[in-house]
Amino acid sequence: MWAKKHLLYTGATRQPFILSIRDGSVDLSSFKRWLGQDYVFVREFVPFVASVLIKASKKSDDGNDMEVILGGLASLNDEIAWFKSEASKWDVPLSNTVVHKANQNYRRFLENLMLPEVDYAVAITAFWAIEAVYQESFAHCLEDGSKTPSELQDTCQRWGNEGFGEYCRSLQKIANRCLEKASSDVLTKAEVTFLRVLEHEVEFWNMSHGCA
Ligand SMILES: Cc1ncc(CNC=O)c(N)n1
Repeated sequence: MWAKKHLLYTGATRQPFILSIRDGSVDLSSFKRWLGQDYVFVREFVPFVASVLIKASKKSDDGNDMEVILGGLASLNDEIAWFKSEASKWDVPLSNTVVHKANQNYRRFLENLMLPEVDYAVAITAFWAIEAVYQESFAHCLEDGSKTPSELQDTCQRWGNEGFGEYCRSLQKIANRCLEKASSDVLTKAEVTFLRVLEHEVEFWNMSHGCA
């Protein structure tokens, strides 16, 4: 299981689309496709994060969880504004976007995780994994030796910056604390959910990169 997780995690954070940004060979039409689709995704991600906040307010025994999740929601507010300005810069129309299959599947997955019967430990694990994949992927494009085009630096900074890394570590701590106390049934569900997140992230990158 660990080997599979590791393999998938590397697959999700070192996917060809990300590697093409890092080595400067990225096809700008792929980038634009990603931008339009990710805006749609993020608008669905907000209610998911709100559902995690509700679970935290009911289940969490640690006063700090709410602040961390609320901080995530606040930064999504900035992020939506950023998507709008970035899209106008790149001439990507945001209304009437045809939502790709991979995006639809991912959104359906999030909708299921919003259900009240989904355990807080499972939901927060998914939340952490979703954020961590972006953090690790884009931070990779900012490392020494990367040849990320200057016009994509801002995108990579958005998720690859140190503050976002710190936020992901806070989410990881919350998830770990919940999983330590979880029943084996919940633990299994959290593991499966984690793997599903990685699969959806890979499919999302593939959709951006390919011509599907
Ligand atoms: C497909 C996907 N996964 C994760 C993120 C990062 N979270 C919020 O922005 C994202 N924007 N898009």
